[in-house]
Amino acid sequence: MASKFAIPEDPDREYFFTAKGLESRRVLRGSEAKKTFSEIPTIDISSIVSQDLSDRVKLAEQIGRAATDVGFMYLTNLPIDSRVMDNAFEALKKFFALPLEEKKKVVSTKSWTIKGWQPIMNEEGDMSNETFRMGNDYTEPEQEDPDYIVEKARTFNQWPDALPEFREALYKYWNALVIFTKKLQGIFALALGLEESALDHLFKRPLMDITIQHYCQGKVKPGLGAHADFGAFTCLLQHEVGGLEVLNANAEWVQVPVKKHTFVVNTGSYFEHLSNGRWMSTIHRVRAEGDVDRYSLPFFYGFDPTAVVEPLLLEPNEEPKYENVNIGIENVKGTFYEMNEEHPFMQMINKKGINLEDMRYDQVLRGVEV
Ligand SMILES: O=C(O)CCC(=O)C(=O)O
Ligand SMILES: [Fe+2]
Repeated sequence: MASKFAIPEDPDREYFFTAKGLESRRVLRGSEAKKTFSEIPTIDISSIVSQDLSDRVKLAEQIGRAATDVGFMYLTNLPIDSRVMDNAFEALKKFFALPLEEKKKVVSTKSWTIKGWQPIMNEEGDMSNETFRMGNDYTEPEQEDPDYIVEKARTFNQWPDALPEFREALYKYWNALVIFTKKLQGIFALALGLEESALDHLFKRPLMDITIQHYCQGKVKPGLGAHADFGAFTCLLQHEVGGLEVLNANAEWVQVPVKKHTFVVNTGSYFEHLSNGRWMSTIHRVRAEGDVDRYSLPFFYGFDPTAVVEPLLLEPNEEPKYENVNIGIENVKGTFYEMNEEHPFMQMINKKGINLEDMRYDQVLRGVEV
């Protein structure tokens, strides 16, 4: 999510990236300062698995408050085996410790949707961050789903042959998150005052992504610039080293310290659309300037690529503040907007005279003929 674009310097504004590009917000000081949050609320999520709807409704009320007031929340007592989390971190550290030539074998520019390893260099040519990305890939047996046969699906993910346990540990984590996020999506529907299943049609086959972050220790100052996530929501697992900061209404950066085996969950810009701005996609950044490596594991949960998201639940005279969003088209633009013209995908669409703005996710998944 870090961007190569320069950010203007104006002490009276905070700049951040969103799905729409660079945006800014005026800093509220003195008498303009608003009542806002100074810490991230913590919610015990254990009743997400309760059979009793009234327990889930109570949980949704807390989640709805956090989404409205803060946009970020800690979720504790997760129904996920903590060993699955620990094993994922153990394996991902081993992946980043592989020799450069092994990581280059799975460099993201080889993948149709930029999955795999990606180094991020500073102006002096030092690596400040590196990432590893994986996501929906219906050619992998771990993601086989009898309800969703995709003929001629492309392979997107790439895995290092030198470290089979990495794929295994990551997939255990992925599959636990697929189950958890589906339930959490129902709780978010309840939190909006809807039936638990009311949004299911927008999440039939959700777009999901893991982008592991490694903020490298060393002479460079690694981090991630101010941005607002897109998608529906993000479940972030921090590990050992903190550095995440969240911006409140008075443009103060609130620390989000590491809580072991606890998710940091934030709602993204498409929930902002859907709720007509009631749930803002809150700005955040990472500062990892200490002398230790930092690793983090975010899981991004998005809408179905065929979904069109429009503001719901408008009051009688309330105007929609957002245009409808075609998720498939936005996903393609978001994936490829910084892509080099030499990438096979860009070459293919240029050769066929296709405009990136018109591409749908299905055409990426199965070929432009679709
Ligand atoms: O590394 C982190 O803690 C947060 C990462 C993040 O905000 C993102 O990838 O969108
Ligand atoms: Fe983020």
